[in-house]
Amino acid sequence: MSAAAETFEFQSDVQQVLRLVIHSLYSNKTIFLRELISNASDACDKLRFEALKQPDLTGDQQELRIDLSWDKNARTLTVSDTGIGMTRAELIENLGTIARSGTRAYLDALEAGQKADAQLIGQFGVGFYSAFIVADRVAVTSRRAGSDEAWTWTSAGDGRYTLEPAEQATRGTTIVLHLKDGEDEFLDGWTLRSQVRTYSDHIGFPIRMPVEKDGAPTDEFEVVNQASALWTRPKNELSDADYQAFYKHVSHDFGDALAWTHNRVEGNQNFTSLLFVPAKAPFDFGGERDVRKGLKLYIKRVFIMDAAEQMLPNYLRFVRGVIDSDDLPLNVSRELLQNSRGVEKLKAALTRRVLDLLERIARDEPEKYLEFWKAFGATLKEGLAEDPANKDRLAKLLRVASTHANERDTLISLDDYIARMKPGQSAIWYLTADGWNAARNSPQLEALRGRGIEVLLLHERIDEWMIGYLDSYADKKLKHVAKGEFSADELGDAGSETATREAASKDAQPVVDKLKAALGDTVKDVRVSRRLTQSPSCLVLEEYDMALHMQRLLKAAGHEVPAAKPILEINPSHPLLAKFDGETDDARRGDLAFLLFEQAQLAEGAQLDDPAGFVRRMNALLLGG
Ligand SMILES: Nc1ncnc2c1ncn2[C@@H]1O[C@H](COP(=O)(O)OP(=O)(O)OP(=O)(O)O)[C@@H](O)[C@H]1O
Repeated sequence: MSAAAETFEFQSDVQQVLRLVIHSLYSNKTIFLRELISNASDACDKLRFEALKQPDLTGDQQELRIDLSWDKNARTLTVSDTGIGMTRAELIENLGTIARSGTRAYLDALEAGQKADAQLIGQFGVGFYSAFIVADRVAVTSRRAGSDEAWTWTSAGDGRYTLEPAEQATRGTTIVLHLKDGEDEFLDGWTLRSQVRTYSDHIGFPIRMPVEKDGAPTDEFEVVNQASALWTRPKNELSDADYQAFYKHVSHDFGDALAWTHNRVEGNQNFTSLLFVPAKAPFDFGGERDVRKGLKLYIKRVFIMDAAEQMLPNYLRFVRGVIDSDDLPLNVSRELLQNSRGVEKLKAALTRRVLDLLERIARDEPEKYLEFWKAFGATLKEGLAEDPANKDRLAKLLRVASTHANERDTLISLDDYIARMKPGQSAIWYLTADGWNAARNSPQLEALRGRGIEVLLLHERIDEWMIGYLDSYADKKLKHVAKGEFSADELGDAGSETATREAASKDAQPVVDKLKAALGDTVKDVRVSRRLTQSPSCLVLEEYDMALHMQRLLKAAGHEVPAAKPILEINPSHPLLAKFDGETDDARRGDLAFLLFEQAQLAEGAQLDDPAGFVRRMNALLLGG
């Protein structure tokens, strides 16, 4: 270390990431080479892009390439590139901190759960720090394109790094790994070559290695990869392994992709797209941050920008990949992309490709589709609201629980439902509820269950909102079991059943009137239920009211919600209603009326307005008062 070297501390998270990377990825240690080559390739892409606006950035050194060399005596491995390079400030910013939000919580969860396996830490994106799996000292010398200063960043991965001025004749970055004892396999040309061919063949820039003579590297370099953009190569020349390796490069995912679609389109628009569906959601997926990354826009093979936001609808934000357009101008800006009709068309075409792919998986590989659904189903559901043009296709891709299996994880499609519909049944029935148990045990389901009619159980937060955008599917209306009145037709009832019910309803009129009087304006109405067969009462809403649990959720989140009062439906054949009817004491009758209302609230998952009052009323009833 020279006198001019300054010492810096790593940001605290870095140390933890390093520890996890080194320990959990040791068995996959060759990953470091992929990561360093991947970073070098990104740096070349960035330079090519910046040089579009500033051609003199490339100077005399036009060639973009990555060199890999080794020195057995010094026990070093060197990866260098002629990419964009880093300034002193960028070295500090990029190699001493971790920019992804949520990192700390994720790391703590990993360590607490003792689950720091390769898959998990890999998902997090290991990047540059993976160099420390095999090296006990790493020196990064870099010179930013357009600058004549170079700096060397050095660290032993022990919490500190140093920075000092350096000499480097040309732009780019050189990373020297001082290998740990026992890592000699990376000082072998044959091993390195085979690693590069297996994992980095798809890199679009030449990766060069020294030609060997008598087992030793010479000064002459040769290109060891294909060095052509993978998506420009014919499909039949590419293996699954090629696609998976490329996926890891574009997505920074450590695991494999679930599926991909690779297409060349010629005609009005000319473009190539290669789109991947990941197998697992990244750890920070879901929020708005970072999620719009992942689709790289190239124009005539030149990387332009990450343009997921302009090129894919928000509900497909899990898709990763590349689009390479022949038509867009090389100087395209984000603003231009936002307002271009050509881009709208591209977006529609890409959306179609992804939906085609998902449909194909759903049809041919249902197990795999469920895996996809587990990771990204909730995101895809947003599409019903966001993309009316593809509503039918998205509805077909929907998977939900239902009363048929009555298991939370046994999911069915709307087509499965339709295939099981009863003769005469006209609607697709569903229930939305706040949680699985509230859904499957809801009293609202009794009559339909009794008739063997299946009901979709929508118990996730997004469901109430999502289903609001889907009023019919395949010419069948979707109906909420807790909203509106059931008609005999919808239930598939015969005329005689309807007549019996009407008679019972008439008989129960005095009970209904007494309940109305007792409950006053707590409820909108009281009526005899067609829904209930076992429970004494339940709450229902008008056809277009917002579900009660949704009203509660919005209120809790501080929104103004127009209060939609529920209707109390009763089952006159239940003994509790007979007891209510026979009660002569006014106070006790009032208590019973409120208990009927409150237990319906509880069954529906609501919190009571007056829990202490409920307890008092219930105790009075239990004691036979
Ligand atoms: N060879 C290089 N040339 C120029 N910049 C580089 C180079 N290697 C790394 N960087 C910079 O350092 C940053 C951090 O790299 P690192 O590999 O840790 O993370 P990443 O590539 O952003 O994402 P991931 O963690 O998913 O790999 C990069 O985003 C880039 O800006």
